[in-house]
Amino acid sequence: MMRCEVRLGEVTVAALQARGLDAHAVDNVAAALSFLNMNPVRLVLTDLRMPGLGGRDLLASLQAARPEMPVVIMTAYASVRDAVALIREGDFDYIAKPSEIEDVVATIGRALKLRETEEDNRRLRQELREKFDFGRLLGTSEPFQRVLKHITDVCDSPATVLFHGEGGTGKQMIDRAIHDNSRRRDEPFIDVNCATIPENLMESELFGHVRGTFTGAIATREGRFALAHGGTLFLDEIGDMPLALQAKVLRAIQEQSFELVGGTRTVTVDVRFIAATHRDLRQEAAKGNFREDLYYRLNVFPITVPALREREADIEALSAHFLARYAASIGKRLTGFSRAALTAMSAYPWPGNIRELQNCIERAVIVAQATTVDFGDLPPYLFEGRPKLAPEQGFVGNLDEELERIERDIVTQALRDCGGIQARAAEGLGITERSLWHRVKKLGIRITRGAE
Ligand SMILES: Nc1ncnc2c1ncn2[C@@H]1O[C@H](COP(=O)(O)OP(=O)(O)OP(=O)(O)O)[C@@H](O)[C@H]1O
Repeated sequence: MMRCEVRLGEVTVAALQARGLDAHAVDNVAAALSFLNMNPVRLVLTDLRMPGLGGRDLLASLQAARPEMPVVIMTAYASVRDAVALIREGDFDYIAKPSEIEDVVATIGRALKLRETEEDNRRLRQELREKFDFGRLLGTSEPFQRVLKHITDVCDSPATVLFHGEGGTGKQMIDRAIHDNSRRRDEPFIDVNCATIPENLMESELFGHVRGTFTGAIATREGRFALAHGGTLFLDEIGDMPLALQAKVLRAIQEQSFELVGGTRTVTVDVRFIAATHRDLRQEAAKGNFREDLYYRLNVFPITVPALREREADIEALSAHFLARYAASIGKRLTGFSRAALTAMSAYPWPGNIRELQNCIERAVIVAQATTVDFGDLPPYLFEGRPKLAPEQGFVGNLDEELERIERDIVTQALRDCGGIQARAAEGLGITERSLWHRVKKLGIRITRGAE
């Protein structure tokens, strides 16, 4: 408590002490500063106008040394304007003098409560940051923040999580983040993509097999369920799991036990299951392509990962992240994207989602000639409105043809950018002139000299 008028200071201190607050008065700013240095103080109550160093000096010192300190200014009516100016500068409360002691107490109570709430929030945010590190998952858009909120809720629960989302939306990355932020983080994270394992090998891949069970089973081998013991098993594209195997998987999830292929011994495990699919499992179950009981067992905590076109606000940050990564990897100096490039990327629907964006930036970084990536560095199909990936099936078409198309686009663009000068285009593409010449012939590209 700063005392400019000794009587008022003493009266106030007495009143505060009478209400159980530990209050202390000092005579001047220098004494206040030294008191603050020596004692734990939760709030400063001060006048503005004082002999010698004034309230403004005290506030300036507090701002510099103890910015978190709540300050209540008592001021005569005439200097309220000064106080208001200061309040705008910083975070102070004020009481006009003369005032009832009850008002003083109430204002102090409010300021302390506010600071307490701020501290609680800061502590909670800090705890959340320490507990959950989703730092690698980029995205501030509302739909993505909702996903982060859901995964925060579910990290430490043993519940099965079912992710639904198109290919390339980041399902695997999010699953990994759940594991890394769960109590199981030091235990194994095993993933299995049910769409890529041949049907006849899937059972042994998941549950393991006993030696000699089938040709090639030269040794007893543990499956992914056993490898995940203590940790997390991520069943990617579970909608593609053969129907015949689904009953065994359901039992393994429900009872945390299974038998090896060709064996009779029951193996018990402690595994947390996370599954993902791009299919509508409810619909698949209705059509008889997916077991209904397994669907309900998995659907305990469903989370939909939004497509990139539904989180347009994240495109710029994701692009900047991939640009920095790829530019660094090839030692190219690129500072960002031109406005036109960003506009084109925002307008494109990204059927292949973040994976497609990532590939597009990788290519753009290679072909960019200037210090920023311009729209000419982006694949032409971005402007033609003909996405090459169908939303639900991933890539459709012939891979060789597609690669050739991409190659043709890149080479044509490079030549166009260099006004048809092959030596410059070859240099920009990081290939020899001879190699460029071969490609031009193979791809049937017509070279136009000069600006088009
Ligand atoms: N939020 C994100 N921040 C940064 N990179 C991301 C994010 N989400 C995804 N990625 C990147 O995008 C690519 C695709 O992500 P991921 O493999 O997790 O998608 P997916 O949904 O599992 O795809 P699929 O179903 O086709 O396997 C990865 O290279 C990943 O690093």
